[in-house]
Amino acid sequence: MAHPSPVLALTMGEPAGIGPDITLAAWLMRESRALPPFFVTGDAGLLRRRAEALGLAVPVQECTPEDAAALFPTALPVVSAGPAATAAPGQPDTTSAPAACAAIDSAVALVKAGRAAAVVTNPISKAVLYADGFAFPGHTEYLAYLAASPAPRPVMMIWSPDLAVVPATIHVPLADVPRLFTRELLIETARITAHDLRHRFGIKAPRLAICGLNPHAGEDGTLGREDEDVTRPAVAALRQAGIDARGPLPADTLFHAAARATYDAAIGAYHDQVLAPAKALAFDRAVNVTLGLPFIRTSPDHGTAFAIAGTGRADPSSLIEALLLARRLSESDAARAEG
Ligand SMILES: NC(=O)C1=CN([C@@H]2O[C@H](COP(=O)(O)OP(=O)(O)OC[C@H]3O[C@@H](n4cnc5c(N)ncnc54)[C@H](O)[C@@H]3O)[C@@H](O)[C@H]2O)C=CC1
Ligand SMILES: NCC(=O)COP(=O)(O)O
Repeated sequence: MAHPSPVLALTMGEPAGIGPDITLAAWLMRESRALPPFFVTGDAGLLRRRAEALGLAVPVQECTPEDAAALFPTALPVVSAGPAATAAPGQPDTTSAPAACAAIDSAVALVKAGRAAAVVTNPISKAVLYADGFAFPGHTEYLAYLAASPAPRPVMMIWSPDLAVVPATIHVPLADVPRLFTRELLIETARITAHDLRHRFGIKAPRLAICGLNPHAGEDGTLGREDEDVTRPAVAALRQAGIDARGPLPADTLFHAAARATYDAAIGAYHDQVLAPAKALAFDRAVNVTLGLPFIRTSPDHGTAFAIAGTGRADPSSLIEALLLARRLSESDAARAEG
């Protein structure tokens, strides 16, 4: 990969959602929050219409990635990603799917080419994309597909200074979790998490807390066998490999302040087991980071919030944290690459 540019590539996201609103709001806070320069991949027309609807004085200007950093202080730079996005705020429309996908494709291609430092994604509507035949559960899996062939295993982490959590299974039906929750999956997820916490987040010896799948971590196998047959041997293998992992730990008592102080990331069996506490604690500050990719990807922790799109009520805080974290992690990658 060429030496990366310091500018971040921010995808437009779902056109009918709050992505455009929070992007405009974040740009307006670029000085007060000392934001790194970023450009949007997508449709400049969508951002101009949303700025007008919201009464925001944001000049939106199309440019090349190379011109974006110089433009950023005076205008919101947009690198056109092809298809126009016509959906109105709060009214999702499956015709938006190609534009939303093109924005992701473009951001990834530019980062892989060294023309942007990291990918930051605005929320997409999974339903809109699925209706158009999108074959991936979400960004996390799609980004892994775009990253390399064969695709690396992507790991979802929701990170805030208060709590970092990782679901081992991600976007799967709850009924499938016991079948998909295997030793191999847990070990690989934990290895990738430990690796990225060490190398990207600068934590020398990451401490991982591994949740049990069952209530009370299975109560010695009497409340479900998975924690004896999957979690416990996976933790033993991780410890053998020199990773500071503990578990299976009961998930219900793992998220109070004293427990949180004992680990750097909690790995859970499934999405809601660990994302619910993370969002309860820090909905406006948490950032979704994809680990295991050859490039940095961050995102706000929330979704499209259709009900408030175009109303001016969308809070840009999580996007701002995603932009700040993308800069921090990409600087750490760049420093490591320079040796
Ligand atoms: N990274 C991504 O692309 C993500 C996409 N989604 C997608 O978003 C869609 C909607 O998902 P929901 O479960 O309804 O979650 P959501 O996060 O969009 O909304 C949940 C609640 O939080 C509020 N909210 C969300 N973000 C906010 C903000 N920045 N400021 C103020 N209030 C905010 C909403 O108004 C709603 O009351 C789904 O299609 C889902 O798949 C959800 C999470 C992440
Ligand atoms: N709940 C988090 C989420 O759905 C984010 O998914 P992704 O689109 O970032 O893979």
